[in-house]
Amino acid sequence: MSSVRSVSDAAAAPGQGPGADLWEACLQRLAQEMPPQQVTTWLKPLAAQVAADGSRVTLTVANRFKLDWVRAQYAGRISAALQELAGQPVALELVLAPREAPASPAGRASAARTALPLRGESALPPLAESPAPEPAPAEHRTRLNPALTFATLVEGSANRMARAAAMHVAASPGQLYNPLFIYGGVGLGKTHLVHAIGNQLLAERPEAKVLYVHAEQFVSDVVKSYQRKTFDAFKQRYHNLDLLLIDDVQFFANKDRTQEEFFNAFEALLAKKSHIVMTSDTYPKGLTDIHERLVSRFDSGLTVAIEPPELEMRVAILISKAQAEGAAMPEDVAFFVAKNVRSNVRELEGALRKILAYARFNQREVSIAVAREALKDLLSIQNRQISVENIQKTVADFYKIKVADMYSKKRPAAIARPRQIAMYLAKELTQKSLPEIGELFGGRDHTTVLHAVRKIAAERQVDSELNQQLHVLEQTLKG
Ligand SMILES: Nc1ncnc2c1ncn2[C@@H]1O[C@H](COP(=O)(O)OP(=O)(O)OP(=O)(O)O)[C@@H](O)[C@H]1O
Repeated sequence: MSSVRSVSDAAAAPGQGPGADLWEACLQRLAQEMPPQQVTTWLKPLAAQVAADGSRVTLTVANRFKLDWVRAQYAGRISAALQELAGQPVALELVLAPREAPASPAGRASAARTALPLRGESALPPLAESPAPEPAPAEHRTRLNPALTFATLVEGSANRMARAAAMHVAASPGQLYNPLFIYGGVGLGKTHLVHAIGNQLLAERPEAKVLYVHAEQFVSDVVKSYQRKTFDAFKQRYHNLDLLLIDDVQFFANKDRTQEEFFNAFEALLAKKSHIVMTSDTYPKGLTDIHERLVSRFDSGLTVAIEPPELEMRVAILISKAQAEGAAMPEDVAFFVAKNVRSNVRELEGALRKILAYARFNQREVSIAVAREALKDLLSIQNRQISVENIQKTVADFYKIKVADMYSKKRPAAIARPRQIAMYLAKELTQKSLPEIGELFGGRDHTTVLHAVRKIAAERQVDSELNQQLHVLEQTLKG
């Protein structure tokens, strides 16, 4: 007799083992912690099998998209609830339901299994659902990463507006903010946000036709369809979507044919009230070598920036990412890391990975001392590279003024403003005091430096173009 039995079997024969009602109890527990609609939509429909001794729960999920979604969104909570209720570790297994079409007994027996934990699409093993090859169902072609959702995106003032617009699009595509154009520097969460839109829409409307594509992939699709003369298939693919998410459109620069095809797709999609979301490293008018007619269309819906996260948001991201890894990150350590890794979220993630690995290898608790050791190279590179002279030269080059103007007494705005920006960056990126900085800027008083620092810091909050320029300068200086 199999050691795994279904919940309904268990219910028919009460008291046959400790695992019998585990799944029911787990659902009840989760219903107290999560919005009821999520439990009803995603968890109740799952068929559960519970091992007689309660040590393993197998959940059967109807299709691949749902399986990825349940794994990314709920597996952690389910495991925790099961373990707590059972009072022992419970192995959670998600399996794909066999196809309804008649399948050989062998095909059924080999219903695809995928053990936890798995992360990201690429980590998924090939699924052997049925021996007969069939065209992939629509959800396989969305290219969405189910782990990138609104739930895993930390909110802060840096992304509040972009996130709100994105949530609106996910809830009511084809209405307001079409197209939605999201721009910002590298590693700030643009890709995450567009995946979140697609995942959210599919969670509400699994039948929606959604495609995430990187601009380079779009270029390559255009080239292939020219070479193979398969334009009908290309149009079929891109012109019939409900939601097109296209990442890094700055890659269209100088690619005339691609721009023309994108223009056609854009017009076709807007005409049928489908939604288009684009990302780029700069705002539409900042794009170079892209036809004016496209640029003006990019800007015709809503354009929103994602700013570099401020200190508190960087701390929140670190704590949330550590939690997702099942690791503890004390607040003082998170502050230490966030103060030292300021450029973007991808680098924050890298720093976190290093610290967790270092702590694990050395069997130590995560602490500031451990973080300092783990990030030794990164911290020393930062300290070595950024000098006030370096800042003055970089800012002067960026704004096309002479380095000598950094020390001069000249006051025209074209010179005074870059000088203030350089003072601000000197305060932000070096350990120098206000008087020391004043000295290095032609013997200026420390109150002049303080005024510049406060002014640029305040303007940065409201002027996204300035903020973008500062971000570029910071990235350049940090190397
Ligand atoms: N607010 C956030 N909360 C949680 N994770 C975030 C946040 N912002 C960014 N990330 C994470 O940081 C990493 C980099 O983000 P992402 O790839 O979306 O950046 P990007 O802006 O698209 O960068 P690029 O321009 O290089 O493509 C990802 O792992 C993403 O999940």
